[in-house]
Amino acid sequence: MTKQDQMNSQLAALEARFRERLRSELADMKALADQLQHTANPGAPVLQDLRDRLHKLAGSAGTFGYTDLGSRCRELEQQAQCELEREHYDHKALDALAIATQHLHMLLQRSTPAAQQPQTLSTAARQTAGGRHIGLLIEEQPLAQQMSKTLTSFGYQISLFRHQQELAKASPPLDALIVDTSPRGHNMLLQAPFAERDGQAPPLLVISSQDDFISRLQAVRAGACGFFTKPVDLPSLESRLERSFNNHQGGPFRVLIIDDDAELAARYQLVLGNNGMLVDTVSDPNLLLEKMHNFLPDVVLMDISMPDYSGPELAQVIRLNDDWLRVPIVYLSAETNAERQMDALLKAGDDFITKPISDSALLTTVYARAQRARMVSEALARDSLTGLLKHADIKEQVDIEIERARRCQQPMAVAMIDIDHFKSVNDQYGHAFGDNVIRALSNLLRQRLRKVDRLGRYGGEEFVAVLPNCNTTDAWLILEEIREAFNALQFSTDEHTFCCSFSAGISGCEEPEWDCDELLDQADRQLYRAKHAGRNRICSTSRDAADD
Ligand SMILES: Nc1nc2c(ncn2[C@@H]2O[C@H](COP(=O)(O)OP(=O)(O)OP(=O)(O)O)[C@@H](O)[C@H]2O)c(=O)[nH]1
Repeated sequence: MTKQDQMNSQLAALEARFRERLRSELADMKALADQLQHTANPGAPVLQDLRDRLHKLAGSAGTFGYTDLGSRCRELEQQAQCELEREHYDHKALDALAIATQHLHMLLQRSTPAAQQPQTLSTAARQTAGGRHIGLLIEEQPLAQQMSKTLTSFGYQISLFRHQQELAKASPPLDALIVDTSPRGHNMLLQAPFAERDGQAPPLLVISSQDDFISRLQAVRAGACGFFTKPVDLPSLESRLERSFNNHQGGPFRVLIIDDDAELAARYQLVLGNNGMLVDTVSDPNLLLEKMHNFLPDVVLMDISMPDYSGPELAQVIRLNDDWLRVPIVYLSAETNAERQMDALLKAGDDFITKPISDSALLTTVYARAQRARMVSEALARDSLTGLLKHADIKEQVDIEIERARRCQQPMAVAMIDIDHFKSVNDQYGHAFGDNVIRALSNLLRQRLRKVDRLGRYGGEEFVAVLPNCNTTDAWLILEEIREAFNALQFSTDEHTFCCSFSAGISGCEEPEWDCDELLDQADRQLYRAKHAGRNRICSTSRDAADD
């Protein structure tokens, strides 16, 4: 059974459950309508109960494809509301409302739910991982070769193309394309039959010899997300390339749904889950705080009206905790009254999706909100020059990984890395150029380390890498490869070409009682040893001084 078949059969089971629930719900509503009709003075609670049930069905029926029934419920809900707001009931209107409610089951009998195509996000919008295939459409061979060499050392798989026609045949399909438009201008961009991946054009970076507005505009019109003039600053180009993929890093988006309607929540869970998101639900609001702590959602989807608590109340409870101020709260509601929507947003919350909710509206809203929330969190935790974790955040990661290593009885290693003679790079080529070198090393480390490894900028030209489930011997081998690749990178200014190196110290969780400070201190001592022994080398607690 394919994943799609599985989703279809789960949806069908949910729909059958919902249809059953509709039957019993309509029977209960008919009983309320009978009371309205046959009681001389029906109390407000009966009418309120009917209004609330109509409100709920107005939201859920449409989401399951019973569009006519949902719209009819919405009309009747508004009539019920009008009656509730009157000082004295209009008995004729109440009678009409009761009859219309009694007839709702006929709409159910007549209708089969309108089929909704299960929605999927485009592959490009999903999280991606693994080695990336970059196409270079560059006629100028020295530039093509230099770029290929540099990007290969950053861990990319590179294919060179001389003609646009070859692009469509790229195999595997390209994850990004870099085009030098210099020889024939931007006409080439407009004609280029870019190799598409699942119907999506890959990110496009443009190189030009013209540094003017029109060239940039044409690049944008061709869909470029990066523009570089010659001579190309390769570390900056690599940073931009990495950023074009970065939106989707950090694991699947985590979505918490708070809705007392079990079938609706299950449907949202299925649709979002099928699109690569991790979804959890809370039906008992008493468990909300515990779930927020344990699940750490990127987005909260919140029903507005639930028994005993309102959505805005729960949203305000969430907002009382500073840690969750950044988590977007999206109301899922059958509320169409703009004033009441605004009131809910003023109390807390960031957005509204009005029930009935189509699968595509749900997906798009949740995806956009989650992506934005991740970007904001990342920006706050990350260093602006390198995009790596800042000092305090990488220390926190060391703590987390020490805990994990103890729990899982696995090894872990920490590396402290420092660029050699960096002061003289600044002195000779300027501080801005020094920044490029820092960025190049951070990009190289990011490319070469595993996704599970954590990387931070510890100080000016000093980095810390945390390698879970990795002993100090393996960490040494990994870092040694990166050291060689960094040392082979050529940095070019207008007048000079030169190379840089780094030294590193490695420590591991050999002593069970070591804490974060001890581990970093040990790595720092090994780094000192490496510097003292001549730099451009790596020392580790598992290799004694005789190895140097
Ligand atoms: N360009 C740039 N330079 C920085 C940054 N942060 C720190 N630095 C510089 O990095 C240099 C570090 O120099 P030192 O600590 O003396 O060490 P070094 O010259 O790298 O020598 P060794 O570490 O002993 O090999 C100082 O000149 C700092 O000003 C930064 O963000 N950008």
